[in-house]
Amino acid sequence: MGVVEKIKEIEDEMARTQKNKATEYHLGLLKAKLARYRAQLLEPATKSGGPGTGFDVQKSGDARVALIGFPSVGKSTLLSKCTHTVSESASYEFTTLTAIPGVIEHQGARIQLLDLPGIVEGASQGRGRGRQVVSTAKTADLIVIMLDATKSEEQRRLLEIELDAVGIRLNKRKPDIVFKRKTTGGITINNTVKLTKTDERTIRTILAGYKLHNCDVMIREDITTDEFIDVLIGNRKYIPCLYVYNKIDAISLEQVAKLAHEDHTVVISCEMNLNLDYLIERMWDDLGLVKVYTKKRGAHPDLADPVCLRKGATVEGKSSKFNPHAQKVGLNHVMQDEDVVSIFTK
Ligand SMILES: Nc1nc2c(ncn2[C@@H]2O[C@H](COP(=O)(O)OP(=O)(O)OP(=O)(O)O)[C@@H](O)[C@H]2O)c(=O)[nH]1
Ligand SMILES: [K+]
Ligand SMILES: [Mg+2]
Repeated sequence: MGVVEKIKEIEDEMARTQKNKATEYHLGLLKAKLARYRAQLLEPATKSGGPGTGFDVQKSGDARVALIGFPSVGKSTLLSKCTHTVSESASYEFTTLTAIPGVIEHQGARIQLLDLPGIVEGASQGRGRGRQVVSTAKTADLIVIMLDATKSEEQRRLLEIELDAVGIRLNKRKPDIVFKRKTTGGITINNTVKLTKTDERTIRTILAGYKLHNCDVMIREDITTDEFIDVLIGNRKYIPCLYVYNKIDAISLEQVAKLAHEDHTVVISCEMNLNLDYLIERMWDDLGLVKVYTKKRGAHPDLADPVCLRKGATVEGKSSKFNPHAQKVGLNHVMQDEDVVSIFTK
């Protein structure tokens, strides 16, 4: 039996199994198995690539944004509107057959926007070009899930399932679990908070499923079984995501208002040029970019030419936050937006 069939079998069994206290650890075991098979499916057998690798487009600029969506939601139209690159758009599905990079210039930052082929349900299992598309999504600093505002709400969940299946976790941070392998001593599990969504028995079952008999586990938040498996497997990607509903020109104002109120969501119309500047602002925010001006000693900073950094970047310099009297800070100073820095060497 191939891996795909095995996965199907486990998924069927999980669907048949009622969720309750008695079946909890059996389901945990099935989940762990499922994750293992999916990993097998996704990591190409040969190092030289195969369907598990993304498109061969060089990363460029300060950050990469990948456009993920079903066919004909308007991904290419968006690229053509926001960048100087033209990507063919048409009313038939699968117009775009490869990755097309464009550059958004905003506040001194160069953001690479990647137009990608549309994906269909089952993309992560290797249907069509889907595997390549979802693998490329893994390389992004921000994923834009583009949706057609005129279509059903279901599309959003289906896309999330495809990305989840390749190990992408959207708008989540890595669960606070410390996991240490040992050679002897058995398994020690400690938690600093009460666990309400999983329990020690389930965790032990999963560890046994991975043939891990000696390790220390420290759990510092109220995790689910899935989150535990994620940390155990270790190659998950935690990527911010913006849900972008396009074609709002074709729905009622009431519907627009409803969509616009959802979390991590922006509503736009590429055709009518509605809200595109706001979308770019939101991308900038979610990428956590900050712009920093550099200046030579005794000179004014060049405000036309900021340097872009990711939030959390540190450098020795002066922070505008401490104005009016600029201050000398250490190398570990976390850069704030609009900081002005000069580097002093001894
Ligand atoms: N009504 C409306 N139509 C739009 C809008 N944006 C794009 N379209 C239309 O939607 C169709 C598909 O646009 P594309 O840009 O080719 O969509 P895509 O997502 O790149 O499609 P694939 O590459 O095939 O996956 C085209 O006929 C566009 O003119 C919009 O804001 N409103
Ligand atoms: K299209
Ligand atoms: Mg396209």
